[in-house]
Amino acid sequence: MAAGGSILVVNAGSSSIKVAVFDDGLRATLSGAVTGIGGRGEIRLGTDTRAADLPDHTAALAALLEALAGQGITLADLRAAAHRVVHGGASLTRPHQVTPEIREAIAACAPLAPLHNPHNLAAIDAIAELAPDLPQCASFDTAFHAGNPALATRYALPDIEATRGIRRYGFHGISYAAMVRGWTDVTGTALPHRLLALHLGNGASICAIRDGRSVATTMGYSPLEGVTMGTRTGSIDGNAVLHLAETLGIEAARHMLNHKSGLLGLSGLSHDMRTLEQADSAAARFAIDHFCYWAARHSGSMIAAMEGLDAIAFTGGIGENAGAVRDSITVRLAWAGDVPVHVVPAQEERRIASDAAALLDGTA
Ligand SMILES: Nc1ncnc2c1ncn2[C@@H]1O[C@H](COP(=O)(O)OP(=O)(O)O)[C@@H](O)[C@H]1O
Ligand SMILES: CC(=O)OP(=O)(O)O
Ligand SMILES: [Mg+2]
Repeated sequence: MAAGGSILVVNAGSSSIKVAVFDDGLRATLSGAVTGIGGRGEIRLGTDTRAADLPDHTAALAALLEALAGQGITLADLRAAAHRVVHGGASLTRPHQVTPEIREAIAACAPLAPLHNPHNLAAIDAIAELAPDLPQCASFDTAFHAGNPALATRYALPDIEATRGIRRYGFHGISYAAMVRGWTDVTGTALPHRLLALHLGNGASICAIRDGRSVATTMGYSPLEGVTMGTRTGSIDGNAVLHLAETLGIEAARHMLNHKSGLLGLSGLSHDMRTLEQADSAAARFAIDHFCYWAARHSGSMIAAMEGLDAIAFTGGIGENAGAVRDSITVRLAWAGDVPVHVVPAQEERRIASDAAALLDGTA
């Protein structure tokens, strides 16, 4: 397959790495994913699928690059590689070409997004080592929420040195931005005035989108806050966090909150919604109910932030595929009125490719 002029997009999530190759007309010519990172995983590229031991993201990325080479995609032939970077902090609020300064700024945000930024950086570094002359670009999950009002972003903390940078940033912004951009093509309807958008994947968040702009979202300082997630608690009392840190130690507490909680912690079985739906266990059912209940409760908060509701849209692995979860959430929101419910496939990769093309064309 000819790769000249193509852009390789790398979307390193917490449990998966998705890749896609876009031609110079921004059509996806090849896509794939590595899932099940951390154990016996699966590599899919185009129509080829194979199982492999994938202990970590580095192994997963190496396997993906090898698979790409196997299908004739050589890094040196590409126009650029473009990455999803989850946390851009306060300064990275638009897409950037990766320079040493931008790389440093991304690294500085790593402690804020421990499940993501290190993997995003590892992908950037691995590609830079293999193809030092290949331009690399980054789009940030935080950017779509950069215009949220101070009332929404500020935690009620005093303004002192120690609290600098501690504010709500919000995530999944590339997915929400893509939803807004592609709305009419996908749904055949005009963009609603007040849209409740639920990105439900391994990480999950909800966004209040008014006239195409984010006005509030459930994730905060890091992708831990908000709804119950695959392995993350969602919102939890700060004093409970302090208690965990005191009794377990800071690293163990961080690990528990980010990696051992959520659907996994509640079910004692799995972080994976599909596995839980197939399991015959009361704890698995409780975990799913907890997920749906808190998605609906936080939706109420988002509806208040945009002062009403005109439509609901689901996206992400759970949002797109788990009809019973969607129904359980929308039934709990019946009080908000009978509004259209849409399922919109997540288009993060296309958005990232389009951001990169605009940067390289100088039209960003
Ligand atoms: N057919 C399905 N039914 C229920 N859940 C599904 C289905 N397909 C995918 N999922 C769930 O989607 C989640 C992964 O979402 P995804 O957006 O791909 O994750 P990531 O956050 O890693 O990008 C998992 O919980 C998975 O079980
Ligand atoms: C920000 C976030 O939670 O991303 P993901 O859903 O890919 O884990
Ligand atoms: Mg995701």
